[in-house]
Amino acid sequence: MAAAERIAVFGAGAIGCYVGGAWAAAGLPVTLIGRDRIGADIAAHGLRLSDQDGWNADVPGIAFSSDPAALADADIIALTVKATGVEEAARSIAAHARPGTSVISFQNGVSSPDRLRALLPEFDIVAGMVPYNVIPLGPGRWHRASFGDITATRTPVSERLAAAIGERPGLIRLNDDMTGIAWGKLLFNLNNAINALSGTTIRDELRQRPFRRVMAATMREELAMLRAAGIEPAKVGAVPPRLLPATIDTPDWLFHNLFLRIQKVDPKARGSMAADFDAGRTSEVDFLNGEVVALAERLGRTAPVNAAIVRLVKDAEAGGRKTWTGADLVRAVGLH
Ligand SMILES: NC(=O)C1=CN([C@@H]2O[C@H](COP(=O)(O)OP(=O)(O)OC[C@H]3O[C@@H](n4cnc5c(N)ncnc54)[C@H](OP(=O)(O)O)[C@@H]3O)[C@@H](O)[C@H]2O)C=CC1
Ligand SMILES: CC(C)(CO)C(=O)C(=O)O
Repeated sequence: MAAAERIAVFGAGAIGCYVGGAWAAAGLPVTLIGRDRIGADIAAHGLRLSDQDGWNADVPGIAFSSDPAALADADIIALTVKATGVEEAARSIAAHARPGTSVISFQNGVSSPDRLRALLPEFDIVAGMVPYNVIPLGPGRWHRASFGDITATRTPVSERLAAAIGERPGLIRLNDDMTGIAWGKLLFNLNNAINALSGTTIRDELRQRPFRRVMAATMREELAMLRAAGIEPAKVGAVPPRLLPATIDTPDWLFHNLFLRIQKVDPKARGSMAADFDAGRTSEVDFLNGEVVALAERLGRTAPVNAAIVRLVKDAEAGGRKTWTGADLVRAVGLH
């Protein structure tokens, strides 16, 4: 990457602070753009990162702005707002950033790159995917709580960015099949809603077979729709996509000794939707389970378990029941 190429990480939250901070720790010129509360947290406590491999880094003096006008200086924009924030973010990019700038879309779900292309026709939209979970560990501290490498479409800009990061934390692998990657990642993110509704950590949730039954059922629906649509999900994680439901929906003794050991989920990890539940924000469910329901509709079919999950999340957002036991959730989504 040319020394002058400056990176704005737009949407400094869990992913933005961890990934942008890791790139800054690798020596790249990064400005985080986000809300005042995050800027105040970094100003008071600094930015400290850690991961499951024992990596720890202080990122002193990282540039932070809560003014989207800071986008004007960017040569590359890493967009790390939630999928629900893409329209607002696109308006700021259109107003402040230079046309032609590459915008790497790191939202979960399958539709953000195309939404951005429609909203920002003069920008170079690059699909990205973050496989790992990031959690706050206290003031100024962000921790990578599971494994995997970021993936992005291979373009001249992403190639230069990946080369500049090298093999250091925050590293990027390039891939020409980001559609497959996005649908492959969505299989895991169907659990974000189940995790939020469980009210507990991912590890504790996955230890309970009823929650796994619901998760496997949402995955089976996605896989059935993808088969009907002729879309091949890519492998994201240790298990091939088509084997995931059977791997998840196994007796406790097998699951605990096999899957949980291989995936090594940090005991504190919680899915990103749980943070939205805590903060009373509208969640990304329409962009996760809702995408399976929408694909089913386009195919003239139904995805009843994912549709039930969308309903339960929206009900919780509107003040209804927020915390479910596995057994109650199994019944509520129509599994017996
Ligand atoms: N957290 C995780 O472990 C993972 C998350 N992802 C995906 O990455 C994406 C980002 O998730 P995550 O980091 O958890 O989200 P966060 O909510 O933690 O971070 C996004 C931040 O951007 C801020 N923001 C939103 N819009 C703007 C704006 N226009 N200007 C300035 N700041 C803005 C938000 O503030 P406010 O809330 O006030 O709007 C929030 O602080 C999501 O699509 C998620 O699904 C992928 C893998 C793992
Ligand atoms: C890494 C994973 C799958 C963890 O749930 C995630 O993408 C999220 O929390 O949004």
